[in-house]
Amino acid sequence: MKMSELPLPQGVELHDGPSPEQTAEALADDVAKVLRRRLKHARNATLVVSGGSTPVPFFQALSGKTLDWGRVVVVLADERWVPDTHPDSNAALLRAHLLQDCAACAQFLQMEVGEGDPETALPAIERQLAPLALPVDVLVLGMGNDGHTASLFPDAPELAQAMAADNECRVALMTPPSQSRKRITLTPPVLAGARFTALHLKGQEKLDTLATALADLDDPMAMPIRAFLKPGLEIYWSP
Ligand SMILES: O=C1O[C@H](COP(=O)(O)O)[C@@H](O)[C@H](O)[C@H]1O
Repeated sequence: MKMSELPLPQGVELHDGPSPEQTAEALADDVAKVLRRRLKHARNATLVVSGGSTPVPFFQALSGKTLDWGRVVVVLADERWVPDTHPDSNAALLRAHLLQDCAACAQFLQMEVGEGDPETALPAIERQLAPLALPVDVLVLGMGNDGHTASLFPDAPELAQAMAADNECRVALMTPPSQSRKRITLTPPVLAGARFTALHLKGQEKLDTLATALADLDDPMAMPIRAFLKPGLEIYWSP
């Protein structure tokens, strides 16, 4: 699938760059602009970011942007059930690449994960996320080649409950058999309706996955990213 052939719904914008670094820089510029604009009118701005490998150059570019970072609340879209010193920890990734330089003083609202039993810990994580003001100002999503986004995995037995229209919980425990780690994810009540939502992708495989997702938007359970392929979404892609 080529970029130009993607059947994008009206109102979904595509930003394609020649390299991951240039696309990351463009996304960082746009996110910084939205945060600065928001901080002119609000005491705090909220930034929800994804983990994984794709966002690393974006985090590095964003951490160098000048804005009033002390008033920015940063939250992860999802986390793996590991201590925050573990190489698989998204919090560790954020500390290493985003919460540096100008962004070192941002307020990181961290999910306390990795200790004990996740089922038992879930109510405490829900309480930790309670101060997060909604709607979120900026949300940067990623996507896996199975169509998952955040940790909303198609094979997670908890997916239907997490995606249910009447779900009022901010976080959900996901135990997809495809993954070696249990996950904690923000839920659609938090992820939907952000003032600015970006989907950050790299590589041909992700483009092909996106094309598959776009081919049947009516089935978000098969590919949860579909729930976010809506007008207002900005997609940033590079080869
Ligand atoms: O497991 C995850 O995967 C997706 C995509 O990761 P990537 O390594 O292909 O960029 C990510 O968006 C999600 O936050 C992460 O936990």
